[in-house]
Amino acid sequence: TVCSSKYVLSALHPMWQGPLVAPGGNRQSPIDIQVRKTVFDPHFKPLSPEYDPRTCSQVWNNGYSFLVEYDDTTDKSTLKGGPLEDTFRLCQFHFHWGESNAWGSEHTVDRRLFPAELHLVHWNSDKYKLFEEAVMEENGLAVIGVFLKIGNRHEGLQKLVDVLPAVRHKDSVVEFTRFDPACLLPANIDDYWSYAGSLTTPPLSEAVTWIIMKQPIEVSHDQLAVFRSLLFTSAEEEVQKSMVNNFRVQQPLKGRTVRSSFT
Ligand SMILES: NCCOCCOCCNC(=O)c1ccc(S(N)(=O)=O)cc1
Ligand SMILES: [Zn+2]
Repeated sequence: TVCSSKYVLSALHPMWQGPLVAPGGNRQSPIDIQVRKTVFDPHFKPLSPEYDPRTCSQVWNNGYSFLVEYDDTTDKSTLKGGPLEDTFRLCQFHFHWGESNAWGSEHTVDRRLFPAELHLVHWNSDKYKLFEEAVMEENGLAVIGVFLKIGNRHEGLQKLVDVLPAVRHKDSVVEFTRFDPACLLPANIDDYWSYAGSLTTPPLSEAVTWIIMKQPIEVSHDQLAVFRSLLFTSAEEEVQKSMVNNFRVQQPLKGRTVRSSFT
């Protein structure tokens, strides 16, 4: 069948189901950040992530990425400041990556692609009681995006890389504790871009204040190769599919302004 333009299935998304552009969506993610069109916002406060490594609980393969989950039943691991008015609670982080180092990130900077992108997902615990509630509201979520580039081995990431073989298949879980996600943030967290967007996987909820770090972190080629050893498929399925290219195609800006914390 001939797909209508709105629902063109990119070859890079064999696993993608559902619309690539949410019908009626005017604040979809990811986007290209055109630096010369960003607007400096002098009112941004310093970003203050305060993460307690003891809230780290497990790693699981959800068939799209691997998620490092945090206990979000209390305000022990939070994000405040920057563009945010409220306190946001960390619930999980995950990555998106390509089959080669030439692509993999969801956001781009002046069309520059990175081999991977980290997302630290938080929800507004001042206004809502549960993530599931917050995900339905336009001020419900805050996601920090950090680009990954190939370079030196990332010693903090290695602890996570070492357990990935235990979650090779979809729906596999492994206990994972005492991991401080702050070690995955770049040295400089004062320079970032922020815009109003959405989840980049279903339900594509337009609930996200995105905070994209200007400075990437470095990981080694071998560390990223372990990401690519994961599978989209569960242990029972006959045909195993490598978990690669788990990024969404970029979405129209629809008049949105991307603000910057720096000039
Ligand atoms: N499935 C219908 C009800 O959905 C309830 C909430 O959906 C939770 C599942 N999705 C997520 O939590 C979720 C979180 C972050 C991102 S991303 N890649 O935008 O950071 C994408 C998805
Ligand atoms: Zn993501």
